[in-house]
Amino acid sequence: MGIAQIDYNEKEILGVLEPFTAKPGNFEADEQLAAMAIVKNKLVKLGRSDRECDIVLNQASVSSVHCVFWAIRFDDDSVPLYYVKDCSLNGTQLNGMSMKRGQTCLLEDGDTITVPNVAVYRFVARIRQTTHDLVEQLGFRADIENWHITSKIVGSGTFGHVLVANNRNPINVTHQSTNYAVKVIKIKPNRLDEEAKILLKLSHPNIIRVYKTFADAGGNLYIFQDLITGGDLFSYLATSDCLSSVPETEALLIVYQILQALRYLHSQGIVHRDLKLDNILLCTPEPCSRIVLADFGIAKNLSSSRSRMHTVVGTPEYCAPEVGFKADRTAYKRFSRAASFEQHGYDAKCDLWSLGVIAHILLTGISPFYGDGSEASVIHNAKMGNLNFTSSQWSIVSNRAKNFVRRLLEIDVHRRFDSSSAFEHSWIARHKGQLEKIYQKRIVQDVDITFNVEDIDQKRKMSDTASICSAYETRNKMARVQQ
Ligand SMILES: Nc1ncnc2c1ncn2[C@@H]1O[C@H](COP(=O)(O)OP(=O)(O)OP(=O)(O)O)[C@@H](O)[C@H]1O
Repeated sequence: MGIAQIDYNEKEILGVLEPFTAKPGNFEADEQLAAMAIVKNKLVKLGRSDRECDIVLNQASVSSVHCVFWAIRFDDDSVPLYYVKDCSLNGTQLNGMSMKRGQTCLLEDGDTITVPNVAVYRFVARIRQTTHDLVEQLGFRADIENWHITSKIVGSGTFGHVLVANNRNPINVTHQSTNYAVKVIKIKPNRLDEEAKILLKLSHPNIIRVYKTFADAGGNLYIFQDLITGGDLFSYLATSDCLSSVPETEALLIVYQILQALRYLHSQGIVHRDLKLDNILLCTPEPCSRIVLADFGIAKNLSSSRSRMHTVVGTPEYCAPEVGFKADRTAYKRFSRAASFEQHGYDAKCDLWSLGVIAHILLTGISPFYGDGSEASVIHNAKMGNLNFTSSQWSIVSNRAKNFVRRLLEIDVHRRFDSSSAFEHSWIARHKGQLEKIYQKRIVQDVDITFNVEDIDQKRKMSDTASICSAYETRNKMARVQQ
């Protein structure tokens, strides 16, 4: 059977959809139709519309876009995660079981996807998981109450691994069950984990939703959360050797959602402090997707402490100058609380600077203070605050967007927008009506479709905060590194 998208290099193909013919009680490969390749960063759409779809099924019961497929690969060494999302009126089945309308499910090698009474496809994974006892190798527990942790890695960071998890108590047994993610980190030696505590009290469409936390005796903290299926913004923008920009309207909708999350967070007294492309997740890798802030590993709850922060944390490329990163690491090591010597600490506006860096990248593909790429030059350039809007990438960007970026990347903290006043800038304010409409229709509804709110509240109530305390007593001495 041939593959329709012959212009793909074989190495780029991560998975294949093979057409099958339904025979009574069986399926048979359909030699008449070509198979369809799934490659990184590209949706494969199946449906009736020949304008929009890669696989066209011209029958009345098929929706214009009926279902979509994609693969997310965290990095070149990792095994991709494959997904199918139902977008239809009449339903899609995965292995004979109906998907909920709008639901996204993980695909496994050999799964069948059925458009009832019309067509059957079989999914073949080109890169497969070889280690099945990864959870054991990492020293994690595979089962925690109703939760089961799989060996599928979603992503990894400095502090831990994120794996796919399942909940064995699906409320609705007639439909495909939902997949979750679990982030496993080592607990800090001298206090309860801030990330878990902060996340458990938050509830917002643009902030990662946590259901349960659990700490084992070995000092592992498990944070069970939604699996966000579209990958992170870094992977979304990454081409082979650089980052690409997105159209201004798409950038506006992403920035608008991040601002919604920041306004909520700051109103709760919480500062993220590590806003960057890698920590912004997409529900689907396409324009207008709901985006979700993740990784609250160095977030700070100001309501439980003083209103200013002094610890130098974050990622230099996205970090506001007042946070106090030192270009000279030796000097920084000797005066690790440099910010408090140099200035008077910093506040929630550090998140707005990071948003400025993100907006700059979204609009141009360029990181504003990157310089020669060394940490020293990034820190130096940010402290100078020199912005260059003359490069060719800016030529197609509106003056309003440029001015918005300038007002976020403002060295003088008093003049920099906060998370409420940024909404009043004309780049956002003049599209307020449309943005709000799209936000309600696509973003807020997406949360309602994907999750059963009562189910969520139930699980949150059961969250095992007590277990965090017990593990705190028995913790080992592995510290989470703070800059
Ligand atoms: N809930 C989730 N759903 C899908 N992907 C996720 C989820 N949480 C994290 N990821 C992926 O895993 C990666 C690492 O997760 P995370 O940033 O939380 O770990 P970390 O150890 O705190 O990372 P860092 O080194 O950036 O501090 C993210 O960049 C993202 O791609």
